[in-house]
Amino acid sequence: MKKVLTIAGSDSTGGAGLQADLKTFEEYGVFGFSSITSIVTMDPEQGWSHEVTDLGAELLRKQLVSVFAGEGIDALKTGMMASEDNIELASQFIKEYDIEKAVIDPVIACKGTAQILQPKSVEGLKKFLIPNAYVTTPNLIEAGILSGLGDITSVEGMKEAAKIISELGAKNVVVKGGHRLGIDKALDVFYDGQDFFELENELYKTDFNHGAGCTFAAAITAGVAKDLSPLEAAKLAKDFVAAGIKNGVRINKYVGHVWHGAYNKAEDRL
Ligand SMILES: Nc1ncnc2c1ncn2[C@@H]1O[C@H](COP(=O)(O)OP(=O)(O)O)[C@@H](O)[C@H]1O
Ligand SMILES: Cc1ncc(COP(=O)(O)O)c(C=O)c1O
Repeated sequence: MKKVLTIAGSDSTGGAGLQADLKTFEEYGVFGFSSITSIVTMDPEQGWSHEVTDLGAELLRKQLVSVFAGEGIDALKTGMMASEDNIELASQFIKEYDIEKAVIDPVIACKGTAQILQPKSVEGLKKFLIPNAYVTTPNLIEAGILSGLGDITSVEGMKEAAKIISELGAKNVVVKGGHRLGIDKALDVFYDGQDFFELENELYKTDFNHGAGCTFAAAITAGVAKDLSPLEAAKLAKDFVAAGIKNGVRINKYVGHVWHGAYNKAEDRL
């Protein structure tokens, strides 16, 4: 059984964060570990605004020590890191334990808001995590911030951003156009440092997409843990998340979530 770790925040509503990651790992048939950086809460009195409570690097360190006391992991994913200290700590463990398959989801902003969750962490991501990335998966906004290109509105812009981010040290970069590119397809650009691949599928007209980014990166992590190539893992992850978006679940009047179980449809067998 392949073993996979997520280092991420908790989304108690279960769509994104480590909940998305563990659900996705389960669907892929890998054994999931988690080290929690922060807890995200949402305020219904304030239009569902998000608050991130950092649990602190010391507690994260203890969790990582617990995880790495085992017999090793096959791949890991980082998501919302909440502080530069957490980012640096995660990178130390990646290096110390020589983790080749580190998937870095550079969570900077939450969907549906322009609210930047961790502006101070952008430099940390560029300095400590992206250089250790086997695969990194910025969305259009994150790619604009990390590359310094700002607003990205075209496939050419996505490719330019992927190149700049790859030069920070990431082996493979997936810039997700998703629903933000303004075309009638969900198009992502995959770059392996040499060649570009355009991954596309149907763009579903839905707002029930909370957790899509986390689910996509978790699916890539599980895929590479099971020895798919990064490109193969990204292609399968795209189908996996597309099924989740197509079958999204309304949670309340503010938000709807990706349904992580949609691709395998285990419920059809009950
Ligand atoms: N409406 C949609 N229909 C189909 N695929 C989508 C849709 N929105 C996003 N995707 C895909 O889901 C994955 C996650 O993308 P995105 O939602 O941009 O991530 P994030 O949550 O980080 O903003 C990408 O592969 C993207 O192309
Ligand atoms: C803990 C956590 N991680 C990551 C995210 C980003 O979610 P998404 O996959 O929708 O981009 C969120 C958004 O609320 C979150 O709460």
